[in-house]
Amino acid sequence: MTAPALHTRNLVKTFGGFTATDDVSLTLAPGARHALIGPNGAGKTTLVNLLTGVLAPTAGTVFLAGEDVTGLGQHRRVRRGLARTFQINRLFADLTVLESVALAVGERRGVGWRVWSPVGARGEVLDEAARLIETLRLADVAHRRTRDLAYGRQRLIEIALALAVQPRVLLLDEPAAGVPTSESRALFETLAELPRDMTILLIEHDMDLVFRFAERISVLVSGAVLLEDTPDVVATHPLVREVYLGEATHHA
Ligand SMILES: Nc1ncnc2c1ncn2[C@@H]1O[C@H](COP(=O)(O)OP(=O)(O)OP(=O)(O)O)[C@@H](O)[C@H]1O
Repeated sequence: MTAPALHTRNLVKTFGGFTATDDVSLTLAPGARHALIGPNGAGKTTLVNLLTGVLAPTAGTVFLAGEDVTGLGQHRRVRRGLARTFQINRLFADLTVLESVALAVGERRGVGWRVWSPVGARGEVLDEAARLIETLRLADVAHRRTRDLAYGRQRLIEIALALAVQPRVLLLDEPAAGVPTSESRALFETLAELPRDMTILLIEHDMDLVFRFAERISVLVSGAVLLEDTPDVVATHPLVREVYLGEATHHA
């Protein structure tokens, strides 16, 4: 049997006497389109930090492709195939889209800034960067500075940077945060076309986007998984409606 791409066993994180992550056991099969939802303060960010190695758990285990990575830091998890995007914009505003993505590809290939030297892997790096840019439908703006692009497209560049490490598992942390609705549809259409062998965990506040993208949804409440099921079941579940969707309408 193939190991899950990502799973946790009885993950706990306490801050002082407060339990932010409460016995979370999650399983993402290879190729999963899984979303994590929950009201503000439910512990989504804490859980992502435990998955990526920003925080060490108080108890429990994180596995990547069946291997225990609980003791590994962020960079070693990235090297084992776990990449994330961030809620905050971390782009080099003065670089072009192609330059930004090429830097990230060069970094993975271990050539770093030397990608711009006349010798070396420049051609291959640029080809790979151009392919990624194509995948994310950014080809028309490849030579524009990232600061000049609409916010929705800047978020796509961030996703391209995460994809440059060739992850097996991609954590999308609120990719549509701050993106106008008119742009978020296109962003999610692009995400829907990412390679199916990549496993994706989406953390997102916009329920329309979550229900369109995810095939499984885990609902986090007070640090614990209240329910994990298909979007249909989650959407109509009385507890979810009471605990989360009712509250979500106040945020909208
Ligand atoms: N470093 C910390 N020290 C103390 N408490 C913390 C710490 N980090 C998070 N918490 C608490 O843990 C709880 C969960 O926070 P977390 O940021 O994970 O929630 P969230 O679901 O991501 O919320 P949001 O959607 O608002 O980002 C909150 O009550 C928060 O105050």
